[in-house]
Amino acid sequence: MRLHKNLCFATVDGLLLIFNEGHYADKVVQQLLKRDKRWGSRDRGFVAETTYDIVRWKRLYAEIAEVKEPFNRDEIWRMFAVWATLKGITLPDWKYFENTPTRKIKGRFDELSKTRKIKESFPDWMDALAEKELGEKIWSKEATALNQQADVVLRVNTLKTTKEKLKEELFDLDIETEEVPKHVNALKLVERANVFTTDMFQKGHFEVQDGSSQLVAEYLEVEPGMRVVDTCAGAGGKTLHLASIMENKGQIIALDIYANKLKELKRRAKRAGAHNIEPRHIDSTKVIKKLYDQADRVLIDAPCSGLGVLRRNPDAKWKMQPEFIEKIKETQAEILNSYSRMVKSGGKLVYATCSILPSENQEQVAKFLASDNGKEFSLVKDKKILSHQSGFDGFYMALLERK
Ligand SMILES: C[S@@+](CC[C@H](N)C(=O)[O-])C[C@H]1O[C@@H](n2cnc3c(N)ncnc32)[C@H](O)[C@@H]1O
Repeated sequence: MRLHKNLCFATVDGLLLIFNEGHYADKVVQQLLKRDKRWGSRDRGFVAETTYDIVRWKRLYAEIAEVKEPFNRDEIWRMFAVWATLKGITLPDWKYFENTPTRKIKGRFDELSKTRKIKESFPDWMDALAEKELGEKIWSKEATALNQQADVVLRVNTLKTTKEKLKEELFDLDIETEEVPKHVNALKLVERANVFTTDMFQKGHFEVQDGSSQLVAEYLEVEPGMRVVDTCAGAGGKTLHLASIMENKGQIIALDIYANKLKELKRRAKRAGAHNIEPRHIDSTKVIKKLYDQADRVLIDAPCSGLGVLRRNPDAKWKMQPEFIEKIKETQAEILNSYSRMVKSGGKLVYATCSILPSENQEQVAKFLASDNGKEFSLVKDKKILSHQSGFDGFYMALLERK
């Protein structure tokens, strides 16, 4: 691989914003990709992937380069040189790479790789917490998996097309996909491609949604005609899936505390041809209480640490604080306690997170089941998905039934 100056400059500019100014990596990459219209898909891929790689392995690269935060531009170039050296890329004779100690970099990599939290680049607290909750063996494998680049997975919108038809249409655009065992409506891209510009996306024939996330709506056992409440609907990833399983029949009430997310949900629902979704902004507890005992099915896709989705959101490793996880666990418990009351007698509830921590998952459910409101429920089944076992995001889902 040959390095191109303008692409490397863009990457370094982006990293300065992410590391020093606290900007979100996905937003920064989005902006960077608009920088030069002449860039082709390879150039864009280089900027995006290199930026994400250096964010992912910030700790390791910084220790090898012997630089400390806040990084100045020269120090980011040193980390860049470490990235390139470890990738086996020959460094060009630019001034930024003068005196790069290639052999020392390799030696330090071997030495530092003996310590997991440095090798896999996790903050001390996060590594210790995950090890405590998952055990050393599992966490070591999961930490490696969470540093891999995630595949692009599509969810076929069966309100508009079929998996076979979409596969063919994408193939005609040179986008090859493959089916995913046990994921009924999923197609995985064989090679990365920008699918958002395709006609099929604009017409709502598919959404980009990870394989694990696609299992959540199915877990709720919804049927056409039911009354379903999606209590933490956000921009509607799972809501749209519920609508397609329900064939647009029945009612889905989509709740969230952020009105702007529901606005985005409305836009996506229109594109997907999902007509049975009613977004309701939670602006007071009345919105919740009105729904008590009303729903056949309730989905709680709870706010969480997001430790299962670090593959696509690596800067969360550096932005998150342990206090946030403690606080979010309190919110999860409150939400479970209150929103479970929307389930009718005989109805079902799914509690899901994109976390791998038992304390946000099975332990929350166990605590709920032992509480006053929880005593009315029984656990039907649950599923713990780890990235190193599934190849998809880390997720948890539990199906409960109200007696
Ligand atoms: C995991 S995200 C939801 C993702 C969404 N279901 C999807 O599939 O695209 C959790 C959502 O919960 C919302 N949220 C946070 N606190 C909440 C609360 N107390 N009640 C309802 N929603 C809440 C957040 O705004 C966020 O959109």
